[in-house]
Order: sequence, then C-alpha cells, then structure tokens
Amino acid sequence: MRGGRRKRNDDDDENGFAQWGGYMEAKKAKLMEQYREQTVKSAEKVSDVLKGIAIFVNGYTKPSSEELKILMAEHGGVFHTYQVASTTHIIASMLPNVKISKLGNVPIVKPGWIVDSITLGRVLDYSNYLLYSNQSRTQPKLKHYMKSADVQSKNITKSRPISPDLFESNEFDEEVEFKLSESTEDEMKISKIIDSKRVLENNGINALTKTAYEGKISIDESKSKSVLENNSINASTKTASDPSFLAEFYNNSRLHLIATLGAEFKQLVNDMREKNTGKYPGLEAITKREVNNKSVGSIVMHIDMDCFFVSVGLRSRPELRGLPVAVTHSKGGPSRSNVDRRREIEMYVERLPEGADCRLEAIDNNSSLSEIASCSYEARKCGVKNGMFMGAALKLCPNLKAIPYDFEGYKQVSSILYKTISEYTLDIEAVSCDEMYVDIGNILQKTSFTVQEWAGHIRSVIKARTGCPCSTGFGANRLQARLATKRAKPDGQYYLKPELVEDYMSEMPLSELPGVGRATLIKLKNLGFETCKDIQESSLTVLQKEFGSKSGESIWDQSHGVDKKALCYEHERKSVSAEVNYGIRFKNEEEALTFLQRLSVEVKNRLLETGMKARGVTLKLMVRAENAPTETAKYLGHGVCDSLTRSVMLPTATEDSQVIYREIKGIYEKLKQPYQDLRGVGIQLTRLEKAVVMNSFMKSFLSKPSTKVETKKDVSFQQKSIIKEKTFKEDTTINEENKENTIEVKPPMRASGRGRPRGSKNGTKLVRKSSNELSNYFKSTQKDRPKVKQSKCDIDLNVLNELPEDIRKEIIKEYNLDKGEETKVASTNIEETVLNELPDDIRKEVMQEYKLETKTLKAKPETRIPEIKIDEPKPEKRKKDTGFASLNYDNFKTMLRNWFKHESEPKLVDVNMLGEYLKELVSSRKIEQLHTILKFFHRNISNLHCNWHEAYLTILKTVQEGMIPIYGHPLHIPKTFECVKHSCD
Ligand SMILES: Nc1ccn([C@H]2C[C@H](O)[C@@H](COP(=O)(O)OP(=O)(O)OP(=O)(O)O)O2)c(=O)n1
Repeated sequence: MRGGRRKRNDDDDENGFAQWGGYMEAKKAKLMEQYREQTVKSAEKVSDVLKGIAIFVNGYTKPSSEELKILMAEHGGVFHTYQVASTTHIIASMLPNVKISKLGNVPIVKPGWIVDSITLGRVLDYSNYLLYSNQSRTQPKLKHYMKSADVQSKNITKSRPISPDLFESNEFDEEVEFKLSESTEDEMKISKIIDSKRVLENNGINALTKTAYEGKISIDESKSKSVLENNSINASTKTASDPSFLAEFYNNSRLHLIATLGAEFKQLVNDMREKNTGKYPGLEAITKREVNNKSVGSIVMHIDMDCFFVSVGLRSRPELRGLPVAVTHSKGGPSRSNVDRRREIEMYVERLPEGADCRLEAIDNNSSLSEIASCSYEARKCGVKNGMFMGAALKLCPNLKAIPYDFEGYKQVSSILYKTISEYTLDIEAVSCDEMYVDIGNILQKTSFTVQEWAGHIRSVIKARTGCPCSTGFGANRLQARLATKRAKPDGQYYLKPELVEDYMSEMPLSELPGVGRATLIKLKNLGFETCKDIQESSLTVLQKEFGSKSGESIWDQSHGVDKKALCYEHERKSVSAEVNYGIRFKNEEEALTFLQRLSVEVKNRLLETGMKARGVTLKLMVRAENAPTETAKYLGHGVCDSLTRSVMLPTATEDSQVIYREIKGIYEKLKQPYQDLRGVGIQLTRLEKAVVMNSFMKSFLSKPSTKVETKKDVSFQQKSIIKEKTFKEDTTINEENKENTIEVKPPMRASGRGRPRGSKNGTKLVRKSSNELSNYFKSTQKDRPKVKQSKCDIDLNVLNELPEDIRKEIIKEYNLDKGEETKVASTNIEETVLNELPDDIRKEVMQEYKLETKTLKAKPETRIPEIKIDEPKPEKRKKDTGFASLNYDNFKTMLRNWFKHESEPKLVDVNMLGEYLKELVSSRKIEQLHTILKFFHRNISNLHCNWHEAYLTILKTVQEGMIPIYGHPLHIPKTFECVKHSCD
C-alpha cells in the first residue's frame, strides 16, 4: 500500500471486484456506502479508530469532503470545516506547491489514509500517504522557524522561582533539535514510537506511562507531531540580522503572547465599559425576581485558571489528565560540546543576591535547560514548579510528560473567560490572560446568591465553556481575594471572611505577598522575618525604619490583609516596549544599526495600536559580561550579561519610527558597546500621551467630495477591473500622475475625536485637526492640482487657522491672503446651531478659543422627538461602511497611488481599514475585484520601502483569513518582493 496506490490484484478479476477497481477499492466504496447510510440515517458511532485525528479537507477529494465528514464522525475523529490550530492532518488529493507553503506545519495526506485506516481498524502510518513523496513527517516544512524565546515584560508579574537573567529565555537543547532537523533517521524513530503507541492505544493499552530517565523525557506521543514541529521550529539558526527575524521571534514567543494578550484584555475591558449598555445577559438569567435590596457592599473575587497552559493542552489529551504534565519546548538532551555551561552557571550563582534561591542546582551538563511554562498539579506534588528547567524537573519527577504550546488555544480560552464574566458585570480589573479581579457586590445583591453559590455557578459555567478548571478566591479587597485563591487551588473556591483574615494571614509566608519583591524579601529574611505572623508581632515603626515610611507601611498593611487600593477598571497604558534577548549576534556595526531600526518600527507599530504617542525613549542593552563564555550554553541565548539602560525625553510626543530610531541610534552610539558582545536589545517608550487624531490617509481621502462616484457614467467595478487589468500594464506613472493632477481635491474636513458636533453636517468647522494631517493635506493639495489654480476662497480658513505657524505662513504667502484674515474668520465662521449642539464642556472650550461671547448663543432648542413605531426586522450584523464601496475603480487606484506617494510609511489604521474592506470583498465573493486591487497594490509598491511590503503582506493576511472559511483555500496572489536592503517575505 505504499504511496496510497495499490497495485491491481490478479485475484480481483476472479472475485468480481475488478469492475470496482479491485478488492480494496470495492471495499472502500462499500464502506463509504455503508457509512453514508449509517450516519445519515442513524448517525451512530461505529468505532473509535480515528480518535485524536482532526482533519481539514482542502479542495476536491475522493471520497468527497462530505463523505469524509461522515466517516470522521462515525469513527471517533473530528472534521474541521476549515483549518484550525488543532487540525492534525490536511486531507487533499491535489494541491499546487504555492498552496502547500501556505498551509502551515500540518501534514498533507491523501484521503486513502482515512479510508484504509478504517478498513483495517487501526490508524496507519500517514507517512505512506503523504501527498508529495518528498514530504517528511513534519511537512510542509516552513522555510524558517525559530524557537520561542522569552521577552521580559512588565505584564508578567507572577512569582516564579528566581530566574537567572541568563536563563530567562525559553531556550532549547540545540543538539537534539539539530539532530531532529537534519536526520530523518531520528524522525523515523519517533514516527515509529507514534505508530507503536497508536497500535497499543487502539488495543486498549495505554502507552503513555513510559518513564523518562537520563535526560530523556517521555513525550506525549499522541501529539508528538507537534513536538516534532516545535523542534523543527527550534532548529532555526536565524539571528537578529535576518530581516524576518523579528516577526518570527514575536510569533513564537510565549511571553510576548501572554504580554500581548494581557494588554488586549485590559483594553477590551476599557472598551466594553465604554460601550456598556447596562445589559448583562448572564446576570439577568440568574437574577431573582424579588431582589433583596440590601446592599451587599463590595466583595472582590479573584479568578484564575488552574495551570493554564497545561489545562488548555489537556483539552485534546484527556488521557493525560491526572498525570504529571508540563508545557515546554524541549525534549531534553545533552548540552552542546563547545560550550562551557559549568562556567556560565558559576558566574550566574556568583551574581545572585545573598539568600536568593537558585534553580540551577539540579542542572548538570546533560540536563535540559528548557523552561517549564506551566505544570500540572500532579507534577507539583513531586516538587516541580512553573519556571523550572526541564532537566531539574525530570530529576524530581521522572514520569513528567511534556506537551507542546498551543497559542491558539490560550487565546480562545482567555476570550471565553473574559466574555463569560462580562455577561455578569464589567466591574473587572483585568490582570492577565487567565486572571482578573471582579467586584461581585452587585451580582450578589441582584441574585441573592451567597458567595459560595456564586462561586459554584461561575466556575461551572467557565468549565463547561472552556473545558478548563479555574479557582476563585473572595475577600474584602484584592489582596485577600488573591490570597484566598491560593487555598482554593486547584479547581476550588474559598471565601476569606473578615473574621478569619488575621489568622489566615499569620500563616502566610512573606514571599506570597504580591507587593514584596525579591530584594525586599531577602532583606526581610535577613532581619528574621519569614511569615506575616513575624510582621504582625513586630511594629510598624521597625518596618518603617528599615524600609522607609511608605514601603514599611505597605508591608505592615499587607501582613494584616489590608489593601487600600480600590479595583482599577480603567486601564491606563504607561509604556510600550519591544525587547529581544535571543538570537542577538551581529557581525558588524551596520547589522546592529539595521536591527535597531527594525526594532524602532516594531515598537512604533505597537505604539500606534494603543492610539498613543510617546515622549520618553529608552534603549536597553544586554551586553556579554566580562569573562562570560562567548558561546552561550543555550544556543543563541544571551548568557551572562550586564544590562545597560539609557533614556531620552523628547520635547514633543512622537509616533514616528524615524524619530524613535534617531534617538535610539544616538543613545546606542553614546553607550559605545562592541556589537559582538550584544546579547539583548530592547526599546521602551514611556510618557505616553493620547494621540488626538487617528491620522488616517484613507479617511481623509474618502471624505473628499471629488472622490464621490458618478454612478451613471460608471462602468461597474467588476467590468472595469477586467478591462483595466490589461491597461495597468501599459500605464506609465506619468500618465497616471497627470490624470491624478486634474482631480479636484478639497480639504479633508472630517470631524474627529470629542470635538465632533453631534448631528451636524458641517461640524468639521469646529474641530481641531492634527497639524500633521492638515499640513499633509495642504501639501498634497498643492502638489495634486497644479492645473487648477487655487483661489483664495477655496481655502477653508478655519483649517488654516489651526495649522502650525510656519505652514500657515507659507500658505498665506502662497495664496496671497491678507494678514489677519485668518483670525478674522475664526470668530465669524462658526455656525451657531452647530455650537449649540455641542456638549457644554466642549462648547465652553470652543467659545473661549474663538473668543465668542455668551450672548451670541441661542438656548438649545427643545426638540420633541415624535414617537414612531416601526416593526423593522432586525438587520443582520451590518457591515461597517468604510466608504470604499463608493469609489469607482479609477478613484480607488488614485487613492492608492496618492497613499503610496504622500505617506512616508503606511499607518496601521489605513492598513487595517483597507484589509477589512478587501476581506469584505471576499465575503461578497467579489474575487475578481479583489485580485485586481491586490495585484495593482503589489506592482505599485515594488520599489517602495519595506514598510509598504509589510503593509501589503498584512493586508494579504487579512484577506486570506477571509478566504479560507469561504473558499477553503487561500487566494493565489504574488507575495514576494525583491529589494536590495530588505526582504520582507
Ligand atoms: N513567566 C511566565 C508566566 C506565565 N506563563 C504562562 C504559563 C501559565 O500557564 C500561564 C498562567 O500563569 P500562572 O502564573 O497563572 O500559572 P499557571 O496558570 O500555570 O498555574 P496556577 O494554577 O498556579 O495559576 O501563563 C509563562 O509561560 N511564563
């Protein structure tokens, strides 16, 4: 059966199956028929042969996708309508190479594998059914993949065993990874384990209890495909000088993921609170009709998922429940021969503060330095802890099972967790992707639930929806609630009642107090304080004497269970950063500077997402410590380093990557560190200020009257796209420029932000615009229409008045305006009705600014809104009107060309806007248009800066996200660029 094609059997002629294509074929056909019958009619389970297998069918197959779906259902497998993270195999009969490269790291297998496995009653080795003979078990191989590495992040505050900086990275044992990536022999060994395990499993024998010893660990073989994939990911030798390094680093970094998720959920809570309608469906469902009106006061719930990464991983591995399990990258193995691990460890220990725990004790030359992100409570019973190295953990718990990361799963479960809680209340302080504080006072009052009843309810809802357990702690404040969760874990609940607080706290080790950091803890220890009881029995004065007034009081309060800080629902972003402490190896100064430039773009993009600008710019460098080995114990890790941090404060806040880079370069040059010794680089932006206007080119363009479509004359977009596609090729830039230049462009008078007068058509007159946007507009306007002489009256003087001094002067000179004209207009050109509609505070501000007198204002007219009752059918979720739909084809091209021409780099807001619009084209199945636009885009940016290429790829990604669910395959479109300096792809 090699290759999935069976030779015709001579017996077939005799047995009458020849006309069916042979015995096996006949059997398959019969099976198909049988399963169709069974499933469609009775939907009965036939066997569990396909348990653990989840397929996505790509394109035309035989048996068809529908038939495979039935087979999967009947035989314990899972059928995915489109490819998801948990898809284990892609089933296809033919796929062009371009498609394969887009399918990720999932094996592409012929449908015969499913049918034959069912026929023989066991899962066959899929490598014999791979669609392409050069596929290995880990196919399709991604060109480059790297290991996930840790990124320091402020968001990660959970206490872990003290982790030496040099081993902070979630690194791997290079030799093992290299063997795996280079040697198919090793792959085959593992594939054999998988198969033998599957056979055992199918025979009802659990093969998962293999022990780990001598640096080797048992892997979860049922998912060892993923382990292999992780290894091939890790096998990358890519360093920071590679142009695609950053993107891959962040795509694979677990700490980056949790930091990003944490920030996203904090923002989500902000957004939900802003849009709050006062409706809480979950709460309504459990609200008692006769509400007890007695206020319950504020009770804080702390909710935290149990061993989060493990629990998510166990959803698809129920057979591992109850066993010691750890989420980690590595499989363990000996260290590389050319490294001096011992020296590194010694140096690290020398640098530890006195009294600090060291997690390197159990590490020797042969044990894994891969960090455990999360371990199950069964593993914890053996002494294994989160953050431990795998090598050390295996010594404590030889049965420890390693399972791979599942980033998509974490995102999914976190979202459900937050969504669930928000169905009851929005009094939420988001902490991280798996943890939050909630004030449940209102819930208890409305439902008359006791704390325990509520805890039972919410925990069971979360478990049912996520498949993962969580624990909840309750108390009068955040500290008590958090410490109560400690007792509740795992999978439990605990209410720390006020009368129990002092006793409960007395047993608490000081290390459990969230406000007590590493240095304070060591100092407390040296003073003889171990538990909160020791503090309770001491005095506030002693503490204040040792730690200062504020910190002393804080330790004192915490030891008594006091936390004066109220829950914080509105999250305010204080800083944005991008840091890399893996793969930093530069061959020359230029490479180092190029990397700093890329990191500046990265951090700027993150800043844009927050809608903020920054004044503080900080460069952080990790530099190899004197005498530290050049070759680090962990491949491309940072090793023992000294950290250097320098900041500058800008006179005005910025969101410009070039400004950021200029400052960073300045600091870097001042620090004078040899590029060869750099091991980590980070940029942090602080002193954030709200960016007043989302400076969108697209929005400005769309608001211009001249971009409106003249529908009558217009050939439809679709027709045009076909005709024009040919013309594009012949178009010269000059022709297009000329055409553009004749377009009438009016000031982009869009209202934005809080100043927008409600219900006003012409409210823009009162709105402050960013000088940047306006100056861009004016500059582009002048350039765009040399043929149309601008007259004085064409200029909106209110806009003019808001421009920065220098630009205003330039325009006044250029258009011969009278001096003082602008200020004159400012106070007369405001529509009173518009002004009257403004909220009081803004109206006052505007009046002050334009020096208006109160008497010029009319009282707000009393408007009676007539009651109209229309029984409208509820519209389906309305699509956001981006305004693009109103553009004809030529205008669309003009808009894009102007964008490429007038923006030095694409703004995220525009990239997202365009991406979403093109995704909508997919939903409306306007593939022709979509294709034409993307090709036009691609062609026109080929000579532009790499940022544009990245923008294109981002847009393309959004489009493909829309393609897969609808068409089952991605759109075939060019996606490479050739540039001298950069290679984005
Ligand atoms: N330095 C860190 C901190 C956290 N995490 C990930 C793994 C954890 O599963 C998840 C949540 O962190 P917790 O500290 O809450 O740890 P667990 O949920 O694993 O355990 P517990 O049940 O003790 O909360 O975040 C990580 O990878 N690295």
